[in-house]
Amino acid sequence: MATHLGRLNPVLRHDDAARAATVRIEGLVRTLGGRDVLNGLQLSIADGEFVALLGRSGSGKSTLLRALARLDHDVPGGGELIAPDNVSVVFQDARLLPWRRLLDNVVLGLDGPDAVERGRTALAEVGLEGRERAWPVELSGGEQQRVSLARSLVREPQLLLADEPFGALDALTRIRMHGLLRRLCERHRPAVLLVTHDVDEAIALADRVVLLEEGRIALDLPVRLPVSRRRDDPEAAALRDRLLRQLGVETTESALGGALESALEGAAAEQAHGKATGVEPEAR
Ligand SMILES: Nc1ncnc2c1ncn2[C@@H]1O[C@H](COP(=O)(O)OP(=O)(O)OP(=O)(O)O)[C@@H](O)[C@H]1O
Repeated sequence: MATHLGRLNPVLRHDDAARAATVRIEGLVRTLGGRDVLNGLQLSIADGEFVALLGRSGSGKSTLLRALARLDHDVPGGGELIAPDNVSVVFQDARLLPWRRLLDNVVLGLDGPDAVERGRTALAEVGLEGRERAWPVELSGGEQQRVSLARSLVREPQLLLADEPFGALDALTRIRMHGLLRRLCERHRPAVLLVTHDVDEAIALADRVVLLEEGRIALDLPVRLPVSRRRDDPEAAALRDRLLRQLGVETTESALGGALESALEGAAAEQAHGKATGVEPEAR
């Protein structure tokens, strides 16, 4: 396990205690536009744990992700951040290279004689078997995000960072992607930090939901729901209410309840489909 802090954030340390935790952050500060966007933030993510990160717009979610992805060397700050070297990032847009075929996009930069085979397997895992030679432009937005997931997971990252990866997709595609992501994570077991604005998405996918407020973690709640999550689980409803209250969202329960039901049903259906057939669903 390696350590990391940006050039202007000089506290670097190897630590045996980091073995049980993929990520350990203590007192993290990042200053942007004259403001401490991250202000003494503490957060740990255990090996294989799936954490969803919520927070109002501008609360610093992307800033935290950039710190973990080592994309913030020019941002002043301080504190301690321990994270693995092997990190993959999935963004809202798939960021595929348009002049490379799908398989070439997935294996780009991958070493080893089995790289191509691993790329093929990864594409099959996301439901794109047989599309290896297609061009990105031939794919829908959801399919492009499947390639983006394949490109990330083929590297077997210890930490997967996802910044609103489904934010640009339509509701149905998003629900299908929830099931796919959950299943891929169960298989590959990276630690995951998923940034989302969607409380229902967080509850449908995560083992733990944390909420960022004024540069620190204001809420840190476990999701005590079975893998196959049920829409009528009182724990899900209680968790949603708690998170929405913290976010200051005034809305009727029925309006959000419908979205949560869809998200949970979608994830469960994808899971059942994967288990029943033993293969990933076809690309949609
Ligand atoms: N390069 C920059 N210069 C100045 N301020 C910045 C810069 N980048 C981000 N900020 C500010 O830092 C704060 C946190 O931004 P960040 O993108 O991390 O928020 P976020 O929680 O991800 O927001 P959103 O949910 O809207 O994506 C915002 O107030 C933003 O305006």
